[in-house]
Amino acid sequence: MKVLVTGGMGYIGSHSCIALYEAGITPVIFDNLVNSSVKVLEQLKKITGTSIEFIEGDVSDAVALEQALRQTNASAVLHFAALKAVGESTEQPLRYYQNNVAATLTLLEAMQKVGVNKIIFSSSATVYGDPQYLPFDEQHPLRATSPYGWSKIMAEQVVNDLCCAASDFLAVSLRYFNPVGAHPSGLLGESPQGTPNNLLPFIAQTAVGRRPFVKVYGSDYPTPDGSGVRDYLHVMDLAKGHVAALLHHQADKGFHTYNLGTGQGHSVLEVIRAFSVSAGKEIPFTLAPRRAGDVACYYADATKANQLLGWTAEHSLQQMTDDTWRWQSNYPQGLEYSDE
Ligand SMILES: NC(=O)c1ccc[n+]([C@@H]2O[C@H](COP(=O)([O-])OP(=O)(O)OC[C@H]3O[C@@H](n4cnc5c(N)ncnc54)[C@H](O)[C@@H]3O)[C@@H](O)[C@H]2O)c1
Ligand SMILES: O=c1ccn([C@@H]2O[C@H](COP(=O)(O)OP(=O)(O)O[C@H]3O[C@H](CO)[C@H](O)[C@H](O)[C@H]3O)[C@@H](O)[C@H]2O)c(=O)[nH]1
Repeated sequence: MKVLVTGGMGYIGSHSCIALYEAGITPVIFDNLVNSSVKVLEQLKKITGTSIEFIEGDVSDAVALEQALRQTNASAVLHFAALKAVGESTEQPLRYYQNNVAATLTLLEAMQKVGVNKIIFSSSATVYGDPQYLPFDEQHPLRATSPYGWSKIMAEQVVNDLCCAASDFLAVSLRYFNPVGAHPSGLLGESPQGTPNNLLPFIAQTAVGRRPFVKVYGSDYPTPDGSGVRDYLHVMDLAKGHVAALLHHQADKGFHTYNLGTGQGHSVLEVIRAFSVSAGKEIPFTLAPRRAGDVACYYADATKANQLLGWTAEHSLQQMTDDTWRWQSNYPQGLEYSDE
């Protein structure tokens, strides 16, 4: 089986290419490199021992997409390509809707034209907004708190509507909780451009000496230690969730949603402690005011994925921080600036 992986050079897409390859599925990457480096390909080759095919292109480009789908004879698309910075999305909403919603329409049209009728879509727990109850299950009402979040809700709706209209179309929307960690080889991980927005890359860059300290956003939340709680899951577990979704949904049609998380929450202070153990040093941090738009706590009910896909997140928080540290200490500046 061959699949087209949009955004396959990015953090989650590249790790998913490894899981696909290991499952005997051939990934072909389609990416415009807006938030990734071509060096990812060399790392993928070192890990898998094979050259993964790469097509440089933009998901907004219908012609390039149709050509890629025809040329590769893909039987499904894993659609990771998106912009993902929540804060930036509030400043540039149109860019986010264009890239995350309009480009998804272009992709779906190209798939229909070429006769590819299966998509695995990268969604996010951010679609649930402020918790009305916890843990979040897939029935929790959807309400985003940023244009990024709305772009995921809108794209899910578009895909859902297409499944209602086209009886031969299959879509699986995977709602990721907080993906962290790196490939255990230490050869591939997350290398954000500029100042990281997310907690783990910030801690990792602090541990490696690129930043003086971590700001803990909020110490007065109604959580056991006052800092925010999230459901962190290892990126390789997440990657395997895509394989499970692809293999489970073969002959059926329609729109399916799954939460991918561990079902367990960890606080910011717990994550910093686990990272200190991994790095064998104290991580300097300071308590800071709450970050605008953050909620105190959320975590997944992943029962549906456990039962229907046979998928469970297997890595502990300590494994997540160990793997992040291995990657960050091998490549302190990320791949972009490495000479290897
Ligand atoms: N990382 C997270 O915390 C998280 C959480 C929930 C959901 N997601 C979703 O998972 C997906 C992957 O996220 P990631 O963390 O790997 O992000 P990433 O930025 O590392 O990867 C996205 C990739 O898509 C590419 N891309 C973006 N727009 C494109 C376009 N128009 N055409 C072609 N390529 C394009 C980028 O160059 C990049 O390689 C995204 O859809 C994101 O919204 C991420
Ligand atoms: O420097 C930092 C960065 C983050 N945090 C805290 O760490 C926790 C996690 O924050 P992240 O920014 O890593 O992740 P979020 O939960 O805010 O959001 C992430 O996960 C969501 C899915 O659950 C969405 O996909 C979203 O796009 C993605 O950024 C929060 O309590 C946050 O306040 C800090 O204390 N200091």
